[in-house]
Amino acid sequence: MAVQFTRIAVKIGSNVLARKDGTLDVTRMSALVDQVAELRKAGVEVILISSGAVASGRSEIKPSKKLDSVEQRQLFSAVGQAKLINRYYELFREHGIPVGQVLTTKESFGTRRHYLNQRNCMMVMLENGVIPIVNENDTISVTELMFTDNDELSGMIASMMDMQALIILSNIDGIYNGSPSTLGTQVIREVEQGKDLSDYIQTEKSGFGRGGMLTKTTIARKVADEGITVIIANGKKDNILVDLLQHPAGTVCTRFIPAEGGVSSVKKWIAHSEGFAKGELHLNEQAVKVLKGHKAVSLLPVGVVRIEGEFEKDDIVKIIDHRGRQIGVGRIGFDSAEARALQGKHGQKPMVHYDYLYLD
Ligand SMILES: Nc1ncnc2c1ncn2[C@@H]1O[C@H](COP(=O)(O)OP(=O)(O)O)[C@@H](O)[C@H]1O
Ligand SMILES: N[C@@H](CCC(=O)OP(=O)(O)O)C(=O)O
Repeated sequence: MAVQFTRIAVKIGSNVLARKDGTLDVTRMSALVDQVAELRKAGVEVILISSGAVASGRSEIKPSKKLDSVEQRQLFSAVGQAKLINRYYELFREHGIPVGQVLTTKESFGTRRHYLNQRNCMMVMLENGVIPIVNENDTISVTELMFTDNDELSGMIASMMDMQALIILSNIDGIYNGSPSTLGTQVIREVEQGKDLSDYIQTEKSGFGRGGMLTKTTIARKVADEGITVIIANGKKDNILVDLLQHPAGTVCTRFIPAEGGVSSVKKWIAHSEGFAKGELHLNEQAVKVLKGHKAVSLLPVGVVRIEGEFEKDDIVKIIDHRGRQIGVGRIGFDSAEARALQGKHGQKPMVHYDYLYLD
């Protein structure tokens, strides 16, 4: 079988795996596992990011008293994740393919060391023929440091693992150019770089999903900007994964065209680290102009007019333009006291070196 990609991350949304009544759709799961097995035989390396813990736990347990939303999520995911991974394990075993569970939190992407630990873990799994099945650790990720949803997690994984493509499977054929339920709207087949889709996206979500189409679009754009093809397709359709790789032109989906030329590993980490920023560097107009120009340049202290927050050397900071808009993120070369002492000065070492600067 000739396939378009040989390293892919596949995100399976809650709605693909849950039936209308909230129970786990084992037939669908089994069909997806068969397809992954077929791709593996054709030499494709696969990482799965699978939602469905909360949805599959919900139908399993009837709480003895009324629970708040956090408690519900903790209880259902604790039970549901066990059920989910057990199913995957059994289904993949029929194909002789070992799988491993990776549960993570947003915080685990916060420091470079943790990031590399996770990366190494999944590398060694792949090298040994084990398919990583990733999900957020919903039992402990309950505060503001949660992923927006598993779309965000899948983007971080695809980026971290240098995948060629990220396939986001939902219960819809792709992004429609209007409300999907309105007659006459169609799937947008290709999204070029820089194309704004916000007018098309409705805030509605499907029954069990968390983030909706808006997070899918934001994440897809960011990941495609790093050189990775992103595809949004319908996981409920028979043979969808194999068709996407084998017959890309004839299979309905939304495809985000990737930027040319790769982005370094450390820049990819920085690009997805905005949530961990400890401070802000406010720039003057000239510095913004230079950074946005065609040449690769570092951010020098002379262009910084104000510094917010307390941070250590090597922490992540947001880069803010002269109009107060965020234009990127970077890893700072000084702690906040040193940085404040240097701001506005000529002839100093970069505040953010080009290698550690990611502009939107
Ligand atoms: N323009 C659009 N095109 C397609 N789907 C849209 C659009 N606007 C909103 N949606 C909604 O987004 C849903 C998919 O997102 P989500 O519920 O998060 O699914 P998942 O559980 O697969 O992550 C669709 O079922 C649809 O209701
Ligand atoms: N970690 C959660 C996933 C929630 C989530 O983001 O769902 P989805 O919007 O379907 O990707 C679970 O397994 O239930």
